[in-house]
Amino acid sequence: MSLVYLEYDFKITPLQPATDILIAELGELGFESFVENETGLLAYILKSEWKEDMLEDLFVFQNPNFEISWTKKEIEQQNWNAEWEKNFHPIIVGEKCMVRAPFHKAVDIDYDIVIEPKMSFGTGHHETTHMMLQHILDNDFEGKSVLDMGCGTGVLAILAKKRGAGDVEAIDIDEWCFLNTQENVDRNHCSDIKAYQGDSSLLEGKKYDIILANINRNILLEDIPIYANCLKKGGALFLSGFYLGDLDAISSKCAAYGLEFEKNLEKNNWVSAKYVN
Ligand SMILES: C[S@@+](CC[C@H](N)C(=O)[O-])C[C@H]1O[C@@H](n2cnc3c(N)ncnc32)[C@H](O)[C@@H]1O
Repeated sequence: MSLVYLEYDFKITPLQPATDILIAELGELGFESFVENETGLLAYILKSEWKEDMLEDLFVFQNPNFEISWTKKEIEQQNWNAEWEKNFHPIIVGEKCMVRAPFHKAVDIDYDIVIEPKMSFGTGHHETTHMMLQHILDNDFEGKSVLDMGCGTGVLAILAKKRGAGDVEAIDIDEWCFLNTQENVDRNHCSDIKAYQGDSSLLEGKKYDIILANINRNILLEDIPIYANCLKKGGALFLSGFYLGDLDAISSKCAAYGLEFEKNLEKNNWVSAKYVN
């Protein structure tokens, strides 16, 4: 049986930062794929999982500086990869790491990561992924045990492994992402990364030197106590997927569970923060 998706065609004025905010907010509602174009954004969600009145509460529609209108149509599952291939350009992080597609030419760089995201998040183009990759470049991963929570394409786990990490585990609640991570770890010759489908309930009794979690504000606030419990003494927690305005709430929650704020990176109002115990 083929899946039926809704394709929303959003017309957006001005394009930025409204498009980025819309992508982030729709991602939280379960939209699975996005294609930016000259007039705005195409966004896709599984019809059976969607209630349209959820759009009304989005911040981006309430901001008087943005004008957004949309049309929608039903489509059968499409070749997401073809859409993505038209729109994906390689990105370089910290002059040391390139994230590219298999059809892009390799360059001489310390960390060359090849990703086919299909329906998963994590090409490095989004600010949050970019900053998490930057943290991985800036910190010592040699021999460390690492968890990539909400792994998407697995891009963070792959860079951690390439930076010398020991045992690396990657977890995503979404089956597509879990399968996509498995493909991408093989593609990058990091097959000893273990990928699982699930959520923080899989973490009972686990301990890691480093936890990476780029998810969203609400999931992070819920799961910080579990991450704190899974972090070895002297460990580090890197969080992203939230806005600057949420940094205090995230840091207070971390502090309540013995995790001290060390530093944060910022890009277009998005934040990625490091905590230590
Ligand atoms: C913003 S993406 C991050 C992907 C990738 N790690 C990156 O940095 O680009 C968040 C991912 O978290 C997953 N996710 C959402 N809620 C989750 C949960 N409760 N537990 C585990 N994964 C979750 C989503 O399926 C999605 O792939």
